[in-house]
Amino acid sequence: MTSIPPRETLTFPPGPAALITPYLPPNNTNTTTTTSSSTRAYPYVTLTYAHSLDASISLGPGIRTALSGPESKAMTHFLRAHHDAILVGAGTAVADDPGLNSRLAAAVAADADGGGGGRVKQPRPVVLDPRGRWAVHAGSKVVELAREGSGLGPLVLVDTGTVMEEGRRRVLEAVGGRYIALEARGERGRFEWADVLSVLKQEGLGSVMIEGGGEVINSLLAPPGNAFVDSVIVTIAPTWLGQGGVVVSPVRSTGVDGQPVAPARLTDVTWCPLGEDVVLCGRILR
Ligand SMILES: NC(=O)c1ccc[n+]([C@@H]2O[C@H](COP(=O)([O-])OP(=O)(O)OC[C@H]3O[C@@H](n4cnc5c(N)ncnc54)[C@H](O)[C@@H]3O)[C@@H](O)[C@H]2O)c1
Ligand SMILES: Nc1nc(=O)c(N)c(NC[C@H](O)[C@H](O)[C@H](O)COP(=O)(O)O)[nH]1
Repeated sequence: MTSIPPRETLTFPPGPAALITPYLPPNNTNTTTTTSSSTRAYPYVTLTYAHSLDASISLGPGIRTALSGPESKAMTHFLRAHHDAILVGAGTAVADDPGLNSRLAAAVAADADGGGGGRVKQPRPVVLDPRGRWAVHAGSKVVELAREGSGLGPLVLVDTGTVMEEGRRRVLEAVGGRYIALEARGERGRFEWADVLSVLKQEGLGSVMIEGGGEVINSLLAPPGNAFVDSVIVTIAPTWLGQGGVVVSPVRSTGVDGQPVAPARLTDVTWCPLGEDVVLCGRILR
């Protein structure tokens, strides 16, 4: 029998955790003892990502780029452990081969004891992949982690008209994930956010942490997507990535007077230095 090497575990100190906690889903919907989010029409949505001083989240489309330092990386895993689901677009799944689990020590401990006792559990990975671009296979990191019990099998949302290969379907189902067909009735063959969030709600997921990438983030920072966002947590890394990066810059709309309207502004803001990074938490001003 092959033994699985121990994975890195992370800890997030109580001081910064106390600053971030007000922006988490109410009563931490991802514990085994609460049902607080059951009356909401949609899951609680936390939009979170890391960007450079020139607002890039990666050096270019398809290039995995580490921006977070160790302290803010631990914060990301703290966030993951406090949400029911973690969502990325197909571009991120293809570029990063992400694990989409929490390596927070408490989440790892919960895996080991079956997640009992009201402690945090692993988030359910969700990938938006209307055209079936993500060639998930047995060696995909998220699948490996689910197989070894360090994460959950992903739900992959595909357009109703997309026929998925049987091999990929089996890979997902073997680890408790699956394809979910959803009509991509938005512009350019995209899902409407209301539809995506309704599916997650039907799956019993009361909160979702949305990590990216560029297209997903930009569509959630401008109307109509921003109406679904409950909190925003941005890690700002002290570096510039230069021209050609994947930039966070949502589209502007035009007001009735023909003048440009800024897409969004944060309110109820907290700044939290973490190592060499700074983390900005806020809520979209309505
Ligand atoms: N720094 C960070 O925090 C961070 C986080 C995530 C990704 N990234 C980086 O971002 C880059 C990828 O960004 P991107 O913009 O190419 O990819 P993305 O992850 O936003 O994926 C875009 C794809 O996702 C799907 N998609 C997105 N919104 C959808 C919707 N509403 N309905 C249906 N499908 C939808 C489509 O297939 C689309 O082509 C990579 O380089 C990755 O490393 C960085
Ligand atoms: N917070 C954050 N800091 C970064 O520097 C960075 N590159 C990402 N990127 C988010 C994106 O969702 C990645 O795909 C996952 O971070 C992959 O990492 P995992 O294998 O899941 O740990 N996120």
